[in-house]
Amino acid sequence: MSFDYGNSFALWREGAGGAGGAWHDYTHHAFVEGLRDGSLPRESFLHYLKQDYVFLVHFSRAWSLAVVKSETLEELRACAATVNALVNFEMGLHVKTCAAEGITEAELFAAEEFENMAYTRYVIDAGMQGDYLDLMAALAPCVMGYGEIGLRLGREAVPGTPYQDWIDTYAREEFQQVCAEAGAMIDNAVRRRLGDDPAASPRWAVLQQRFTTATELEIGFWSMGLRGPK
Ligand SMILES: Cc1ncc(C[n+]2csc(CCO)c2C)c(N)n1
Repeated sequence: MSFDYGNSFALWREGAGGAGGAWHDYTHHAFVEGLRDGSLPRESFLHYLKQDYVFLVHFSRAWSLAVVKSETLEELRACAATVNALVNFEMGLHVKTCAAEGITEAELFAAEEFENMAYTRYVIDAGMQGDYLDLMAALAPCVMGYGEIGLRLGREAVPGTPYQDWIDTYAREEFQQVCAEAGAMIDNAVRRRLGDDPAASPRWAVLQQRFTTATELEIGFWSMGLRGPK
């Protein structure tokens, strides 16, 4: 597969198991395969979308914290643009799909949050306790993981899968560009704080742990979707 989401991401991805291990379990989860071949039950997908809407609300808060923790104009602009994209555009896919099923945005906003609460609060805490890099390491699996999944499913989806819209959202060039730019921004942020050999820094193990934990929480998110509403 051909993607370049930057050097830091490539190292963290390898550290989280690369093509095997947690990273593989996240990007090849049964939920993802169900999107690809269309076998995912509609009820599971809608449950996921509702929970994902709430996830995006708190994820926007995490990117807002990244605005606060920015040290350069480049970082400030990138994070502010992400908050805007999330709050004013990205949630649109969820709102549109759910509206077609008679679910309003007010209902989405009020959806009970339970199983995935740990994920977004973990990311926010990474930023509260640490600095901009701790936050980026915890945010990266979300952005780049969906980029990688989108790219693969864009090529491998079974024609006629009812989830083509979802796949296209993450497969399209525009989103692939977002991942490449986020990767370059993270590489600059890492170089600025840790120098040219970041993996040699005593901080690297902690950053890797943030990335791996967030990856494991993404696996849990798919599993929650598969289980459906309680
Ligand atoms: C559980 C979960 N993980 C990742 C994403 C994907 N995602 C969320 S925000 C964003 C773009 C900017 O950060 C992307 C790609 C999701 N929707 N839900």
